Amino acid sequence: MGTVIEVEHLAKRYGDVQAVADVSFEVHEGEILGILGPNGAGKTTSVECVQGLRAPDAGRVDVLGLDPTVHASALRERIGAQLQESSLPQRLRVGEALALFSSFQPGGPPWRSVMHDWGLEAKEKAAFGSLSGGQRQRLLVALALVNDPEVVFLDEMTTGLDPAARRSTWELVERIRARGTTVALVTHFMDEAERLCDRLVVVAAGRVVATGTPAELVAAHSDGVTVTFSAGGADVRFLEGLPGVHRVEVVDDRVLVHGIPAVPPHVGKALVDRGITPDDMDVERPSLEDVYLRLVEDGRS
Ligand SMILES: Nc1ncnc2c1ncn2[C@@H]1O[C@H](COP(=O)(O)OP(=O)(O)OP(=O)(O)O)[C@@H](O)[C@H]1O
Repeated sequence: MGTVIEVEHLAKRYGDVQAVADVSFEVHEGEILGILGPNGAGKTTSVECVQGLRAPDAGRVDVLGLDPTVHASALRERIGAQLQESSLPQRLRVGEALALFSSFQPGGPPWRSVMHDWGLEAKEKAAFGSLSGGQRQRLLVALALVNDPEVVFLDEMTTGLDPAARRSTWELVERIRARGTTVALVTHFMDEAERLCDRLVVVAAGRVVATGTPAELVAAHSDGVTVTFSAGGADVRFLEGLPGVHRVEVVDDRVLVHGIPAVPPHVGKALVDRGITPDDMDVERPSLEDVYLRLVEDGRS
């Protein structure tokens, strides 16, 4: 799989604010890369540098083999970017917006087919301001795709949407990837990152603090799992000797076995072998959110 975006040691300052201190990441062809980080971490600034909308102070950016600081207009023909809602006039009609955007960016599919693809035909004559949140998102995604881009940048696209509209927006993103378009997605939502993204880059205070698939991040940056059960007063100290067990605690007759992710089957077998068969065994695994919060906290200090 090729690399479509390479960012190396990107830095960008606005006056006294070091918005991006040292950001490096890659985006592979055909993947959905999620960029996560708290408010002010430097995500938007990084993505704007990648798109050629801002000039970095330092570092190297390569997008589809082009340097965005030199080839911004050539790049614009090959990438798509989701606009902010506030950038469209409320009275602009859906059909007008699509016709206008595709006239600026010739070479893509006919705008009516984009309108059809994204289920906006019934709204062709509707003003942007009259659309629901989900319909607006759909239009903004469609507008980002009128030039049939190879890479599309989406920024906080589900903020303020109801659960059903969020899910249908996720389906839109999956459809974009299914067409072969690479997606770079800035998000604050862990469920969105987990559900949609092949890989994640976590940014805190202008630096990348972790990169990997959601599962890799959880495995690499957590203490592992905790197996809990009631032992009815049985002596369970033998569990301390099992492979991968870090610690065994008994709290109010409830046993807590902390260890690596592969510990639960060993605990189950060892208990059964000794005739202990608790019927309330649970395994608690840290969530992506737990790991993210820890990474971001460490990244700030
Ligand atoms: N045009 C600008 N002029 C001055 N400072 C800016 C400008 N744009 C961003 N900043 C500052 O740079 C830092 C990084 O902002 P940026 O928007 O890149 O972060 P972000 O991670 O996208 O945040 P959010 O999640 O809140 O959108 C912040 O401290 C912000 O106030």
